[in-house]
Amino acid sequence: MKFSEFADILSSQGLLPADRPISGVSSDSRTVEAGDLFFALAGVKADGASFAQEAARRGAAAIIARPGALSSDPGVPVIETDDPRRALALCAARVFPRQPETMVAVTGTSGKTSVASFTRQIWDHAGLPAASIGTTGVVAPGRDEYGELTTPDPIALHRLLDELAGAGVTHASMEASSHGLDQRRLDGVRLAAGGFTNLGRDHMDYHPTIEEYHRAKMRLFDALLPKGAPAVIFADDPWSEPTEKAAKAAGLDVRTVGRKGGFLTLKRVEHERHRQRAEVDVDGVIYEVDLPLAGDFQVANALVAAGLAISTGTAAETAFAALETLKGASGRLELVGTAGNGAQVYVDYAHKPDGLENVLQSVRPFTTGRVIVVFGCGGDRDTGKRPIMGEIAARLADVAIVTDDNPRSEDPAMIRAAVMEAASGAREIGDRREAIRAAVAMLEEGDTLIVAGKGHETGQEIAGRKHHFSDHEEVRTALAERAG
Ligand SMILES: CC(=O)N[C@H]1[C@@H](OP(=O)(O)OP(=O)(O)OC[C@H]2O[C@@H](n3ccc(=O)[nH]c3=O)[C@H](O)[C@@H]2O)O[C@H](CO)[C@@H](O)[C@@H]1O[C@H](C)C(=O)N[C@@H](C)C(=O)N[C@H](CCC(=O)O)C(=O)O
Repeated sequence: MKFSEFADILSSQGLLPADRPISGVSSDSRTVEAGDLFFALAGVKADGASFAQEAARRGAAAIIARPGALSSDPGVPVIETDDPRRALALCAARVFPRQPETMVAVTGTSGKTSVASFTRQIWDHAGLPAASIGTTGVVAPGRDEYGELTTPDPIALHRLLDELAGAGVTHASMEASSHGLDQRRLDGVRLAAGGFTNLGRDHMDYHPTIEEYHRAKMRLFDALLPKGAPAVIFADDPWSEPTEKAAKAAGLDVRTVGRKGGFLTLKRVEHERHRQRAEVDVDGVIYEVDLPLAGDFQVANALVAAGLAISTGTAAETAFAALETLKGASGRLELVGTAGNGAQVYVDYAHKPDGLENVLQSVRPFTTGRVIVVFGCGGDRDTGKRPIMGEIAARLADVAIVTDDNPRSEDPAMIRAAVMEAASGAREIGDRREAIRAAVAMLEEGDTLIVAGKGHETGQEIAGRKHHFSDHEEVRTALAERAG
């Protein structure tokens, strides 16, 4: 006997409110509307179960909660499940049922935003109505909007996918953050393929160990992709082996890309300052690709994007032709200006050890003068990465200026002190605007300045309040002041 049989008997006799109309889903008691299903989620700051009464008062039709989570009877039916977050995402997919026909998601510590953007650009080039969803927001035909999260909350995500499909978008690429995967935000999304870029230290405030961080990322492969779906994995990363293993164990069609890649094999690459020339072997056919992007790491991102597009039906020829027209995602080693003496200033989103290391290493061969970096670390996030980033900047830059990133609720001076501890010889200028000004003012011929950490962002969060702040604007103003 199964529970569903009894549920059928009871609902057919009106003893179970199975025919009760449901108007929507909600996980926030403050915005519950009459007829909503309320999902009581155990969070980092609060437990949604303690808001069940409030949700019921606002008209919730039923509460979905972990077994035993509610301390009192909310007066409406309660459904218990071990995983209310997954239940929320799957029910959101029912409320917002339309999705683009072909969707891919990419995970990894760095490169997700570029891969999602490049995949969309390849589809654009192939004449397909395509969207990308991630850290820099939503980009689709006639739409370019900023978003708060890398992987949106499940209700927002399913509403968005439904809108995009309704507007005729057939292809979508999205970023799968480890938070998003762990919190089931992507559950219910019908993915055709998944990608993996690399793994490095990040979010150690959320994931207890790097192995658990990797495990969270692997949910993309073993919980979200259907068996047999392509898993496009960058093969030259130290974490590619366990990733391939996880993808194989999940029954996926593993397609590796890179020097060690068997699907797209990188035969040769020549790095130039603002372009990368690569030779890629696909089943014995050699494609010459002239990638118009700064940063040697973009070759890996471009290969993962091409792998995803080819694996979901785009011809290799079209994909490689599209790579030659790529535009870098906003704030990814983006050349923002040049001083009168030719010194170049880039803005980059690098806010974690691997990212900072990659960006500093990739400009070194093309810098005849000094590499100068302005950077900081965010508050209320992984504190362990602060000295690590300090050490990287001191080792790889000739001049390191430690400044504020988004201190959030933390004391900015304490964050800087933790970075400075390992950044021997670095200068400390707390005010980010002043730090950028000082760096631009010291530029000599042949220097390269990297303003790292905020990339595309247009706000700085200090003492819990967001102020307008743009590294792009500050760099341009400082260059103009210097020129004037
Ligand atoms: C730390 C974290 O990941 N928090 C996420 C988490 O929130 P939470 O469940 O912990 O929220 P909570 O405040 O503890 O509340 C628990 C529950 O009680 C509910 N509640 C709360 C108060 C109330 O009066 N009534 C009520 O019902 C809340 O709506 C929530 O459902 O689940 C929420 C729903 O999915 C997310 O919006 C929220 O992301 C916050 C905003 C966030 O800043 N997350 C960042 C860290 C994040 O996810 N970043 C990743 C990766 C970025 C990167 O790679 O660098 C991203 O994908 O963006």
